[in-house]
Amino acid sequence: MGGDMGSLAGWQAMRSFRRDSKVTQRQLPKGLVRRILRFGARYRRTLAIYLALIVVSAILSAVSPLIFRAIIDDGIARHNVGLIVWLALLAGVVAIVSAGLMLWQRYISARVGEGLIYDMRTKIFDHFQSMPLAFFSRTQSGALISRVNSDVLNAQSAFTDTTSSIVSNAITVVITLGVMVFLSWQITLAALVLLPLFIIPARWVGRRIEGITRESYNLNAEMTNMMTERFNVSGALLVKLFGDPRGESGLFSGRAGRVRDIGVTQAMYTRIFMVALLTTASLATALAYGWGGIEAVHGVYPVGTVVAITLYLTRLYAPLTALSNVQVDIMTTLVSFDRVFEVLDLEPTIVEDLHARAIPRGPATVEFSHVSFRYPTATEVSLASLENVEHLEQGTSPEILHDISFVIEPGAMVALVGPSGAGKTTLSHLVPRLYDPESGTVSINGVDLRVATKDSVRATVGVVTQEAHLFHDTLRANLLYAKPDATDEEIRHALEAAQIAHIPANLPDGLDTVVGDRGYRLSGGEKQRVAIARLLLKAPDVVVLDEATAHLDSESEVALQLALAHALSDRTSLVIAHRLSTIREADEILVLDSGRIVARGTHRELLADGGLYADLYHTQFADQEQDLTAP
Ligand SMILES: Nc1ncnc2c1ncn2[C@@H]1O[C@H](COP(=O)(O)OP(=O)(O)OP(=O)(O)O)[C@@H](O)[C@H]1O
Repeated sequence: MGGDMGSLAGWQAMRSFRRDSKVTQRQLPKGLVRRILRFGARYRRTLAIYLALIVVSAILSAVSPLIFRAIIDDGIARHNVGLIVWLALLAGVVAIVSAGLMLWQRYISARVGEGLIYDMRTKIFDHFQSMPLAFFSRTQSGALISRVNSDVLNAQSAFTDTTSSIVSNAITVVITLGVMVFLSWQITLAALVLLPLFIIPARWVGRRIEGITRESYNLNAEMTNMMTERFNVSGALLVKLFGDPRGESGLFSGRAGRVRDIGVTQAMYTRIFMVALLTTASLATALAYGWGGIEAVHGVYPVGTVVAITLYLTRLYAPLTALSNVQVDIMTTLVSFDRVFEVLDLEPTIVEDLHARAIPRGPATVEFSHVSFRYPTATEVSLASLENVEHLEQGTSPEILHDISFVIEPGAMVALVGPSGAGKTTLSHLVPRLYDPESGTVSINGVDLRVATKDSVRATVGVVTQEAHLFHDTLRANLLYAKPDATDEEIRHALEAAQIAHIPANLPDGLDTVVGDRGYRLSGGEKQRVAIARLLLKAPDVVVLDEATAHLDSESEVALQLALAHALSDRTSLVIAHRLSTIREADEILVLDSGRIVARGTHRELLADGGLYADLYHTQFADQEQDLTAP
């Protein structure tokens, strides 16, 4: 039992020595500790029980050597068989109670630990969901996922492990040293002299282990990156077309080989550490037996006392070693929590106003009034640690839209045209409030989007993007994403209107076929029509459409146009137009150039005016003229 506790503490010490000691140089925000305590406040009672259990276990494990001492000195030496039996039974009971306490302790620590993980995960997930689109376009998704996964785990394990190991080690050391000094302060002192002999080399080995552990993390991360980049369709294609298989293989085997070598070195260092720990404890035991034995022969100490001291010695070294590195443990915990808190502290820039009101449903007027816009800077929406950079780029971002004003009357269609980079997509993103304007207002039915409820914006505005994204899920689930309570009848109607009523019949499991990137591949045109069906189910009053640029065959083209006609009919719409048929039908065309509206009017008016629109018409749209006039 004592040996088990000793080796457990030995492993804890080992793990602690592997941690990055550089954390101790980190500057941490004020009040972090108080915040962690507040975060864990829900578990205050459970934690109190947990700490009490640790104390009781430590005391119990300190009792058994005293019992053995009594067996030897009072039982064996005085031939008192009855006492021996009683004390042996007592030692057995102590062992069983300790075992029970250990299980109970683990149960509680697991409950607190898993509870903390749950709290932090759900908090971060919800928080990320409330972040604006700008946040996702800046940060790496891998970095976000690792915040939800590994940082949370690190924070939790550092929290429960560190608290329990500090408390139990400190108590063990205090009790053990106390009893040892009481038994013989001379032998205790002599045994402690050996401690620095171990701690100093242990620190040296610890630093080595820390270094190679970090290197192996980096190498593993590089290997993972290399694989994720190559083991997908586009990466694999690039390698097949341009890559040199021998070079690729060499690169990979180089890294894997270094990981292998590091693994061997790491194993040896770890073993050296543990062996040194055990050897020092054994040497101290030998010393205690040697000196204590002589003293016992001379009658200075009873034999039992000498035995008890040596038993205590074995359980002293590992906790002392662990405590010698406690500063790194505490800092690791604080830093992990800091990483969790720093993402929770990111302010969502698009929030619902306290007095937000719903946009009235029904035929909608969309109005842009003197809207200027610039994309948020990195410092406004993101964190350096989420973008894998040391410092976020400073400075302001350029203004992309300048003084944009226009009105779309209920049921009307406004088309946006303009050269690439003019700001069409940016402008269209302001309608569903993916961003807020820098100045001016965007309003629907007279409600400024800044004071509209988020739910009503989501319900009022429907968007069909160029690249329709489908989740890796069934066709039905993808459609229901827009309206979870839609009936089969409604789904059928939507599919019909979107001109894809035939698709489920051609799929192996009908509506329940998994589609999306890894599922059944729909063609680009079909995908966009699924997106239109999704939009039709949602039945928004305002539609924002980014027309596909891809040229479809004439049959799909007709189907798409029919689907769009359904989607747009009687709805107010803003369309980034790439098709001649669309701009011809538009009630008004806005010509955008470098973020300004440079001309507006109908197709005929604008064409007659000449200028940028006429140029665009000749470069982008004129060649579609034959398609349209063709029978
Ligand atoms: N997330 C972003 N952060 C910062 N700048 C951006 C972002 N997205 C676009 N921009 C910039 O805004 C400007 C307008 O881009 P936008 O995509 O709106 O143009 P566009 O007219 O839709 O072009 P295209 O027809 O090529 O899609 C460009 O200069 C672009 O670099």
